[in-house]
Amino acid sequence: MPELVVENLVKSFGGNAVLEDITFTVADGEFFTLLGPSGCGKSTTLSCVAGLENPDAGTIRVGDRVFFDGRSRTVPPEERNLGLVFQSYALWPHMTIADNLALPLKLRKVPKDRRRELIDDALAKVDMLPLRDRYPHQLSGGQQQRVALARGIVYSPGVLLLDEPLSNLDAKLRDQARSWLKTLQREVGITTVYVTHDQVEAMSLSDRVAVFMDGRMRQVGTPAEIYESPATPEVAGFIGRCNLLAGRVDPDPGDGTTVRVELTGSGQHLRVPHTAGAGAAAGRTATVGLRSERITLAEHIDDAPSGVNVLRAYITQRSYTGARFEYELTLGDLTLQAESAISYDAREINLLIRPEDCHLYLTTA
Ligand SMILES: Nc1ncnc2c1ncn2[C@@H]1O[C@H](COP(=O)(O)OP(=O)(O)OP(=O)(O)O)[C@@H](O)[C@H]1O
Repeated sequence: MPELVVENLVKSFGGNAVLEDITFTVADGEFFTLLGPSGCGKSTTLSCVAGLENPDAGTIRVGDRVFFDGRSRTVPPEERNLGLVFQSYALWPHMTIADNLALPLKLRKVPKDRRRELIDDALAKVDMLPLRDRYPHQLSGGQQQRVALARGIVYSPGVLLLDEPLSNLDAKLRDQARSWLKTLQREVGITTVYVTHDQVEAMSLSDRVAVFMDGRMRQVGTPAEIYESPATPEVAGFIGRCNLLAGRVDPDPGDGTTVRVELTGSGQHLRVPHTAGAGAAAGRTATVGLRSERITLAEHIDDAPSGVNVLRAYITQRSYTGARFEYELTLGDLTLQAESAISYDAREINLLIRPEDCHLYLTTA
């Protein structure tokens, strides 16, 4: 399977810049996800790859085939040999499942005998072979989604493009669909670009994720890289539950591995890792990113590990979520979210925070 290369893609609608300098490469067989909030440009990027939209500038190619080069070349969508699956299953209601799959094969002039073989093979891959002669209205939403996916792969496209394909399914079905979609993609080994605003979906399915915001790509990395080392406060805030705490880097130069940050409005300090440039940052305003599940609540601090930050906070709210308790805490004017498996009744509590769980973002002037 070929790799997909997108370079310096730019697109605007009616003078509004929607994509600014989008560049990424999806490797052979990779599951690559465009993740971001609504309206950030994910679908427009996918539509440009599919040929449903023309970018204003940039390059798109799959292997050696240039689809768009910003100058003379634009390959029409039907000649790009891409598999497309959208949120709406877009099955023809008056055709059986098998006939729905036959359509793209007929367009590609695949002989009848071979068509049957390919259709049955694709339906078997999504466990829908026994229902090949039913009509779409005789299937559940989840089953229709499987058929839409089978139709997306039946003609062995070079790249599979999926735009929020699971978002019409209810929560439980979506979990199941995630699991079989991942298995299917591995089995078929097809280079895949997946669009979603659901970070859990992105994290659990993808080899790599590109985080989109306001028409720009903010970070590309494996799910673990994005979760553990978010590049900006915005990425940190979008992925998982992350506290973003305003502060100022202390004039104390720190111990070489950490610097001290005074948290605004709390009168308390956090030692955070000494990131590049932070040594010269004394007095600079900054944001500290801290995931809620990385805060340990403790009534006593006698056995707190050395080097760990200890802050004093008030519990203002406690919510039971089944698996754990979610806490809202205040430190002076500052509000923090934390999680714990333990239910604390005390009003005042200690927060144990490892420096390595803090991400320092210096405010740019
Ligand atoms: N055909 C169009 N004409 C004008 N504006 C458009 C068009 N298509 C998209 N836009 C605008 O471009 C921006 C990006 O839209 P896009 O659909 O790519 O975002 P998205 O990240 O996929 O969002 P969602 O998850 O809600 O689908 C939005 O502000 C949208 O309103």
